Amino acid sequence: MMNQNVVISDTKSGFSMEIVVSIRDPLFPQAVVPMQLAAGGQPIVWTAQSLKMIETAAAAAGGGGGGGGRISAWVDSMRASSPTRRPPHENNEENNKSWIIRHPSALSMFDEIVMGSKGKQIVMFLDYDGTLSPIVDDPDRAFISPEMREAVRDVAHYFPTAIVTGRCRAKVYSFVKLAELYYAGSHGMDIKGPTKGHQYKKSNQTVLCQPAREFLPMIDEVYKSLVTKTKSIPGAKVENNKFCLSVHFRCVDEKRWPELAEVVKTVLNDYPKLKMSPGRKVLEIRPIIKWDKGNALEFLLESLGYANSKDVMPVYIGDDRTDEDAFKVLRKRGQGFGILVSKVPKETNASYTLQEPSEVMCFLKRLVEWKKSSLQRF
Ligand SMILES: O=P(O)(O)OC[C@H]1O[C@H](O[C@H]2O[C@H](CO)[C@@H](O)[C@H](O)[C@H]2O)[C@H](O)[C@@H](O)[C@@H]1O
Repeated sequence: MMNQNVVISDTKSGFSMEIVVSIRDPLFPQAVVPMQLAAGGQPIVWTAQSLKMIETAAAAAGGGGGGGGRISAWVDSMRASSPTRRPPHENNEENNKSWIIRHPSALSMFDEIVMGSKGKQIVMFLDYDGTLSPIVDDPDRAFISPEMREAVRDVAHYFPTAIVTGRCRAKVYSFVKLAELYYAGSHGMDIKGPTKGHQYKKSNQTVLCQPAREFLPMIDEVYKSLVTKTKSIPGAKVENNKFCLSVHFRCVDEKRWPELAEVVKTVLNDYPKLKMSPGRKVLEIRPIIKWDKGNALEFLLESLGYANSKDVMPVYIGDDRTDEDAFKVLRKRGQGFGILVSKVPKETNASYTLQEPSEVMCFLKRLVEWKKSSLQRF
């Protein structure tokens, strides 16, 4: 067995990552097992497919991010992503009805959903804010209820379960506090497997994926700059999510939103390798690498051994625009489905809907009850 240090890098984007490659037999290079040591000394397995995904992400990173785009478009988009009221022309029963027909409630379709999972392994992907916890003014106080935590713990007992969030992984873990889950923080750019024994772990190798490591110093620099430059706007808050940042507008007077967006745009003008996208009263800033919640979903399915499997049914529940990347991946795979958490009609790639986190909890509990009773039957 030979060990060799290999650096995967893309000169255009500056993306690089060092891995240790162990070659079983130099005569058979295709039998290469790439390994990297995680904190704690456990080997991390990078399969050929995950390396390919990371390389593709690196290759996709180029110039052109930064502060491009129109301020008013971002502001409008933020309003639309977090609707408190709907435009009158959309607010009619006909619209609602046709949307519900296209995206029925996952609770009313529950029997059909579980029937479709026959012979397949359900894998659960859960967004955090607006899905497991209700949207609140202070992002530091978006706590998960004890009952919801219990429901997630039960689901994870029967199905491999991952939290996929825009938040910093450590922060979301401090809320959820369940060691048996997979966590994909920073919009999927920081993935770590369960730290507590889990029946679905195929080995004791740690799953870890951080395709945007190179961007850490840049993100920190931009964070500091944004904190200083947004100080004068009451209610503005900048959240450091490690590999990405969130600039919160929720507590800022709507009249000052364009001004805040302008500050963010001006700062980002100096950082063409960062891009910005609007969310629920928030502007999300992240590296321009092509890596999102959809890539995280694929990476996790692969880590669980379901890359090319027909016997898997991934279910992704999320409320945000960034969750659409994962919904799209599921549609493309033709496997599993997305569930959008929303009370109002929205353009979505999800197949089903749930109105709010309390319905998400109901869905998770029903899934556990169904699984328990099906195990009793066999
Ligand atoms: O991917 P998610 O788990 O949905 O995270 C997306 C962002 O969620 C948080 O912000 C949102 O929730 C806050 C608390 O309810 C709310 O105050 C804010 O207006 C929402 O945008 C989180 O704070 C962000 O960092 C995440 O990127």
